[in-house]
Amino acid sequence: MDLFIINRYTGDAEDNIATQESVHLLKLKQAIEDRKKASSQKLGSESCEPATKNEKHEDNSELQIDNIYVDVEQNPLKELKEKVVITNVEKTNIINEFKVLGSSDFEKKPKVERVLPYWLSHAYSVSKNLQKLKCNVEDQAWLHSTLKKTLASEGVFKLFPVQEQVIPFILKEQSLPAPLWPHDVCVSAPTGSGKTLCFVLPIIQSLMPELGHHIRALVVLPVQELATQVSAVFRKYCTNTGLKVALLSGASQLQKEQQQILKNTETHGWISTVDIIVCTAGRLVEHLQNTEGFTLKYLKFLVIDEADRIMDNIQNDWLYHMYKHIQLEGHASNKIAQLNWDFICNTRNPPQKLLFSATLSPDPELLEQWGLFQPKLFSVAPISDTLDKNSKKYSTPDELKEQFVTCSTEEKPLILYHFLVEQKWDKVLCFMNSGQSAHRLTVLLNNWAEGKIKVAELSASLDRSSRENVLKKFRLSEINVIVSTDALARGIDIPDCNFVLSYDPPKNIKTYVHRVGRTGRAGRLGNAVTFLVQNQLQMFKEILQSGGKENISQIEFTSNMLEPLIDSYQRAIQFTKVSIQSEIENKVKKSIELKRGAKQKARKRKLSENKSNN
Ligand SMILES: Nc1ncnc2c1ncn2[C@@H]1O[C@H](COP(=O)(O)OP(=O)(O)OP(=O)(O)O)[C@@H](O)[C@H]1O
Repeated sequence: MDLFIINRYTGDAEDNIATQESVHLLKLKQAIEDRKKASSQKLGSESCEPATKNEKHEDNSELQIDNIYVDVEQNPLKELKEKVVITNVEKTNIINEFKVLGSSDFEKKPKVERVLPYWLSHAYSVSKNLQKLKCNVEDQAWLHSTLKKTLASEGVFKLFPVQEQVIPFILKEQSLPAPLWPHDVCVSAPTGSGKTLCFVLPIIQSLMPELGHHIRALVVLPVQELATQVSAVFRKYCTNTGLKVALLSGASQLQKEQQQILKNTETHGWISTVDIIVCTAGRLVEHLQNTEGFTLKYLKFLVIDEADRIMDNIQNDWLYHMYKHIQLEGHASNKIAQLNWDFICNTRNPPQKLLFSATLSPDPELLEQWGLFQPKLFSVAPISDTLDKNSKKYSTPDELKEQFVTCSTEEKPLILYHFLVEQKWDKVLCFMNSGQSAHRLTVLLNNWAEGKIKVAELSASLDRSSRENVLKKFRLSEINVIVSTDALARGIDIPDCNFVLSYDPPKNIKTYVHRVGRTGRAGRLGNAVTFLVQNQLQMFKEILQSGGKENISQIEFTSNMLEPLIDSYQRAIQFTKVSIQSEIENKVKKSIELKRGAKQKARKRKLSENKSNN
């Protein structure tokens, strides 16, 4: 600590002070003399203005160096109001004697940087090149022949880079001899890079040898559609393995789900009829709390897909309930205070956690809540040692061409129509920020295109079967354009989507990455265009920068390209207003009828009750 320097008495210090003072006085006198000479020369040659306190002294090199002035009021030559300038050398002497509080010569303390833990800063680097694949499925000795056959039947002959690295790693960890626990795994790889098979294949292969009556793998997803999609992949790859998969997502009633996964036997009590459960976080908690016999005691794998999204939107505090349940079943807690040989030998190891996302944030504080055991990270984006704001955070597929277009709000629908109808962009996903505006745009485009293209909407306001129907028709090319809210932005795998349009710009970088990631999947080409009104341009650039993305190219438009569309657009607007108005009237009518029906039913019930009482 050098804040205070205390000058102590050291015997001859007084003498020193006296000599120092006299030297100092001499110097001051000399400076005054010099100053006098200089000013008298100046008076003679130029003007008669006295020097002001802050005046700069350009004629004296010594004086130029520093501008510290001291009034010498006690001086006999008071009327001259001389200012004395202390040179740098003198100043250094003074500073060496006393530390002046508040002076600007404090040393700047080096900035403390947050340093990432080793496992985050030293991730296994994964290639995102899906064009030159080297890993032949057939040649992989570590992969079970049954899985190889299923992969071939699905048209998968080469593994993607992330699969080539992650699958053997998980298998190796699972084969560690007791009492060693497997490392947990985090995977951050671009959208469409094949993350699903990274957990599906090793889980199936590890569970295959021992068939039993226990839930041994639990896969948690943020939304119903994703859970349905992942359970379908599991079912496909479980063919000929004897393993059974259940989907718990709220798509069917709780009771039905309970009957599907558990059986009460006379000899063994409650047993599980499935090995793998794919569920949404919310539904998991319902089963943990309400389903008799539901146990995670034998859990070997816990997969959290879209891990960052699941944490953003904690459903029913599921993580707390799940960890509590796992711990009560005798597994080690997710926060291990002291890890030693004795502890490992005497504690049941927690399930191996596998976390996946295209936007997994390398923020240790966020990852801390998962309670990972000696985790290993597989990442496509390079991560620097520190939490540097400029480090590249999220990576998009190489096959994806990202662009933006700037226009006025009025021009937006015209440009969209130009893309869809005049340039014949097909298999388009168009994102909007609200369900209501998605509906309006769908009605407008259908009215305007007069059958040239088919547009459907997809938002949370539709029920599950309608949503599935829309996706099916899109896959079969019966629908050319889906106008969607961000309900579809994550994880949904639509193999043939050619264009992603953000009609409303995304609100943050994660939404952007997941939206554009619906195209350019599995090595196919894709295009993403973001529509921006002039005042959104800066915000969009900041969003891109926050994800470490470079600037993307702009599509230029001239107004004469759009002029021919204005008449038909105005007609379509009129039709749209009429159809939306009639939709509203129909809805009101229906709700009135429903209320009337309910009242009549109640009245009839009362009448029949009265009759029976009489
Ligand atoms: N090795 C492979 N060869 C060919 N196609 C593959 C291979 N692996 C996966 N795919 C296909 O690639 C597509 C994308 O895979 P997947 O859905 O697993 O991507 P993802 O990384 O999970 O994407 P997202 O982050 O958007 O969820 C799927 O249609 C899948 O069938």
